Amino acid sequence: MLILTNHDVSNILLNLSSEQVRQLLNSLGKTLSLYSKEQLSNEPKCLHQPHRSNIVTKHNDTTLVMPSSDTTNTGVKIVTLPHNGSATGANLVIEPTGAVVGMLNAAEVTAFRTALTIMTLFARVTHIHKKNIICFGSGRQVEWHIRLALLLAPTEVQNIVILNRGQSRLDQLEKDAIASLRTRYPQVDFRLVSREATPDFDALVQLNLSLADVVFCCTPSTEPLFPFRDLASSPKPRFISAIGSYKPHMQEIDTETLLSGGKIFVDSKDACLQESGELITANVKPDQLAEIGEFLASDGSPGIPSTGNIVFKCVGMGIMDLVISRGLLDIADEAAIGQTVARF
Ligand SMILES: NC(=O)C1=CN([C@@H]2O[C@H](COP(=O)(O)OP(=O)(O)OC[C@H]3O[C@@H](n4cnc5c(N)ncnc54)[C@H](OP(=O)(O)O)[C@@H]3O)[C@@H](O)[C@H]2O)C=CC1
Repeated sequence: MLILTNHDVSNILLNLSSEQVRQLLNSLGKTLSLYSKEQLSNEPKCLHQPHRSNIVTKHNDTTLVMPSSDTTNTGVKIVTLPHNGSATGANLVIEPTGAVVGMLNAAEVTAFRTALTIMTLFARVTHIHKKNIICFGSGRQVEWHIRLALLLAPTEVQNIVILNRGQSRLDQLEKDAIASLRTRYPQVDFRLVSREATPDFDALVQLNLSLADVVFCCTPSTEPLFPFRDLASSPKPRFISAIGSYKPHMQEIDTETLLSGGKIFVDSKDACLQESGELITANVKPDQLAEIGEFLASDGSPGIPSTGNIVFKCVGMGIMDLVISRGLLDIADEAAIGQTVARF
């Protein structure tokens, strides 16, 4: 069995070829389709989703325990979401026999699999330009949204604006990731702007939202990051995703933005109706939602409007960690990355 540290996982993820990313995207899409198919069927369910246990730790952080299975691989993710900082924990993958395939540090996998889930739709939306991207946040999630958008739409993206409350995390992001992306994608203009260091921040947000084709929201905000009127002042079809708010009291986009497309795309209807502050605030009903797995299974246009905004809300499921963890363990095995230990 293989043990992958966070360093090993980052090493693999940062060196993925476009082809490998597309393979992982396909595997993720197939698994999400399987999940959605099961939700619609009356047959007994084999995928144990989107169940999760929330444990409040003695430091008042949340530890999530997320079991999942695609019936070939079974896994469990145990991860703590600290008040400040990225998710930390481990993903375990076992075979149908019970043999352990491996264990991975979950931090980077979590950010990657969430961004990749957003990309399952981003990559298929053709009526929306991808020239101007605006991101809210400055953590691992933002970094992976940007990396994957550039990998999947390298000739379309021209401007990326990253907006954050504080300056220090932006400085870190510039140093850790954006500096090398500037060299790798010289045609792309990257701007990192914080509220803390920018006196006219709100005006700048307004201007960039009016230009934006794509809006990635990646913060645990408890109130909308921008008002819908900032988008409405310059109407055009946009791709808007929100992955940061994962509890009922959290909200990254307001109700008007949420409802500004046709149906709202979600990773899981059940999970989003229970957990997404945006959906709960807007009192959204199941028939206003389109599950991404249903759309991907149809492999084409049904369910996707050819005009207007595409809004995608994702709260995350263990099945995403499982399929990506298995894929990464296979890549690691082939590339002799990680530590092999005897199965117990
Ligand atoms: N949907 C899913 O499947 C998953 C979602 N998540 C969630 O995604 C979000 C981003 O994750 P990650 O990048 O790892 O997180 P980080 O903690 O690394 O980054 C969070 C970012 O959000 C900003 N932020 C924090 N609070 C607020 C607020 N109240 N208003 C506006 N901005 C705020 C922080 O700004 P500053 O630098 O100023 O502090 C920081 O830039 C988190 O909420 C996380 O829980 C995580 C895993 C999976």
